[in-house]
Amino acid sequence: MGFADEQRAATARTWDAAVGHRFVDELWAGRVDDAVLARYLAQDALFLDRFVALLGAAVASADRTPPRLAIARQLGLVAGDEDDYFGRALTRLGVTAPVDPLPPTQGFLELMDDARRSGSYAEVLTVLLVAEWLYLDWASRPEPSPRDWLHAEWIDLHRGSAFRAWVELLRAETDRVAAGADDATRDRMAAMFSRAVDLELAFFDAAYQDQDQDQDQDQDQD
Ligand SMILES: Cc1ncc(C[n+]2csc(CCO)c2C)c(N)n1
Repeated sequence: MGFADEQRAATARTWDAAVGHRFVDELWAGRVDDAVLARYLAQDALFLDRFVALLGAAVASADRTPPRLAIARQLGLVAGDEDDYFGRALTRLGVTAPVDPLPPTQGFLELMDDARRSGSYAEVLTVLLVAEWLYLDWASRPEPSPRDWLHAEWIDLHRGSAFRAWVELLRAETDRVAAGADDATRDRMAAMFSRAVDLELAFFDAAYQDQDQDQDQDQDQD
């Protein structure tokens, strides 16, 4: 088993909880509440900005030309199609002003900053891999698409042969780099992998936490 599959197995409980999250069920059923989707997408817009920066770090730190070019092409796609969906979705949901990051978003921003500042291709790849692979996983259910473009397009952005090939590239690169890395680097990669999986689950949870109510009632209960 390669490094990526090992880490996927080591984090299986949290990974599966994220992939099977209520948000994913409701998205597939076309029944996610507009307020929940608005909260999620407003946070994801913050996430996406830093993700593009992280892709830039991968372009800069890749140790071979073919993956550097593949990552650069993906960077262009994310800056195009995905940004277009965000614009239309946030407009329809009435989200106009930028929001402050909730704790899981803040955690992700810090994780992406840590990986980017390390300048280590191994660490950058690991964070990219989790973010893309976990999304491919939940978006590849063999179920009919929801009817509303707001839900269907968010699924379609994370599935299909091109997206699968991109995740395969990240996985192959992660396995290759881990195989040639020293133990300390591999340990840092494993720590980043599990931190990222925890944050993916928390990110979905946060979409269901109404901040106004939380402030009155249950600050920091967990
Ligand atoms: C919290 C969170 N984690 C992962 C992704 C997935 N993702 C981030 S950018 C991108 C575009 C394709 O490269 C994809 C699929 C997300 N959107 N939000």
